[in-house]
Amino acid sequence: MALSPTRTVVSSPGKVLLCGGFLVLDRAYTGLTFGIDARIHVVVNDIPTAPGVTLSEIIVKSPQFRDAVWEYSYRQTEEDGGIHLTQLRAAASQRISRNLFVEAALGYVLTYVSTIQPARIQPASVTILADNDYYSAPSDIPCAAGSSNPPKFADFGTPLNKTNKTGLGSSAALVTAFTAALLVHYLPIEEFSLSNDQGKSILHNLAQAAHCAAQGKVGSGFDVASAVYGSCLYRRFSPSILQHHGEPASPGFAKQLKTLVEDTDPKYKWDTEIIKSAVTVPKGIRLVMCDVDCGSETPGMVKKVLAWRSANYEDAERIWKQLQKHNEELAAELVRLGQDQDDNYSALREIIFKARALIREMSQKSDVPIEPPAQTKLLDDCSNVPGVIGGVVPGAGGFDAIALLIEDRAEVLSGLRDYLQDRQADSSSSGQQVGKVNILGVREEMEGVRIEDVSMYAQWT
Ligand SMILES: Nc1ncnc2c1ncn2[C@@H]1O[C@H](COP(=O)(O)OP(=O)(O)O)[C@@H](O)[C@H]1O
Ligand SMILES: C[C@@](O)(CCOP(=O)(O)OP(=O)(O)O)CC(=O)O
Repeated sequence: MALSPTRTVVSSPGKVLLCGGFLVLDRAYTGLTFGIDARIHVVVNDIPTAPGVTLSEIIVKSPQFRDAVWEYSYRQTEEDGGIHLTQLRAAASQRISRNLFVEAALGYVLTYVSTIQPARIQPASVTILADNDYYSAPSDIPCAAGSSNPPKFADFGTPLNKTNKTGLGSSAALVTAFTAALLVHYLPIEEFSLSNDQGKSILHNLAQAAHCAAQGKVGSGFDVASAVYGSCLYRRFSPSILQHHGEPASPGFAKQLKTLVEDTDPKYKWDTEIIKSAVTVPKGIRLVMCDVDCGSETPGMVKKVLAWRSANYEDAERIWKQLQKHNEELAAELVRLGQDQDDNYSALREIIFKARALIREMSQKSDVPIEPPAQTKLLDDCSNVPGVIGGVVPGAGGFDAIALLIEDRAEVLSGLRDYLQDRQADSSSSGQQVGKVNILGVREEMEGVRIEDVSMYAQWT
């Protein structure tokens, strides 16, 4: 008899790093990261087995995409290596397609659970459901029956790797929700709960480790932090923390992972700082994300910016320090506006302007298109739409997206939409680099990971 509930659903938000791109890679600086209301939901169901039948299988599906089923058998390894996964073929004729993020999250979370209660790992079926805004929808996406809108979880009709992402942090939200859902599903509430700080910290550490292993590099981790804690001021953990454990299934991995996740190694203590009270979007303002129809490669940009920084330490330090000051001012002004219930946004506008000038200096000096001229024009023009306070290139910048702060009124959004529609005609005739710009249906959200009502997901699993 399974002791855990038979079905668990957990969701995590996507992210937008409003300010602190590149700076946040260094612990001396911070990033202002917003959770957004596009979430990735993970549903876990027990797979019932007949008495006497032993099955050690986990099936993971992402039904919005073609060929998105990953089946694994699991077994406890010797020499404390934790849980070893073997990916299975759904049919003998099928090729195995790996999903590195699912694989890492599953291997790490099952190993952690096995250090607490190995017997509780029972066969399960896991369904991943992503809010539609994570991916650019094809124009012919089928509508929900009897409605003119696409369903809550659209069928994209293509394999995952052929679908364009909108840059909201799908892998971090996925790894976090996936890890949380399995922790909640397998562990008794006395051992793990998302409603206390200790549970959130275990989830954060485990999800950072799995995400970093899947990515094959240590980023700042702001995306995983947002997926766990929602909007916050973020100071990264020391990278060395994630560089001292072995590979999954290697001897001693289970103990190393438990020590890492529970933060019991005095030599490598987690030093992440999450300050939720430093971040707010006051009533009367909202965040708008616009997807720009061309992309940039974050890892290449990071390498080049950091190389310029090490070669030009003094100049870079001046820009980094000044930008950090403006970023702190921006966070403080948002908090002040909320506290004073003030609707005079001129100081906020000014701070955004000053921060952008430094981002352009960083961009020009490092020769990396963080805020390239075409994005400068787009941001300037959007900032002139009545009710738009200002905007930035979020995260690493480039041609991926812009993030705007606007007055939260329907006419401001429709004015912006009209401007962007007209501008599309302009841009194609004048041959500018920035193509079609779409307003995404997302806004900021303060809350991070959360348990969802299972009854809402019946039709999707
Ligand atoms: N809906 C989904 N179902 C399964 N895996 C997903 C889903 N969305 C994202 N992923 C995983 O995340 C990867 C994309 O991660 P990445 O390229 O880092 O994009 P992002 O910037 O959105 O995190 C995919 O290759 C896949 O492994
Ligand atoms: C440069 C960065 O500081 C911010 C990058 O933020 P993005 O939101 O651009 O990230 P991707 O989703 O990976 O494209 C790198 C980091 O902090 O890891």
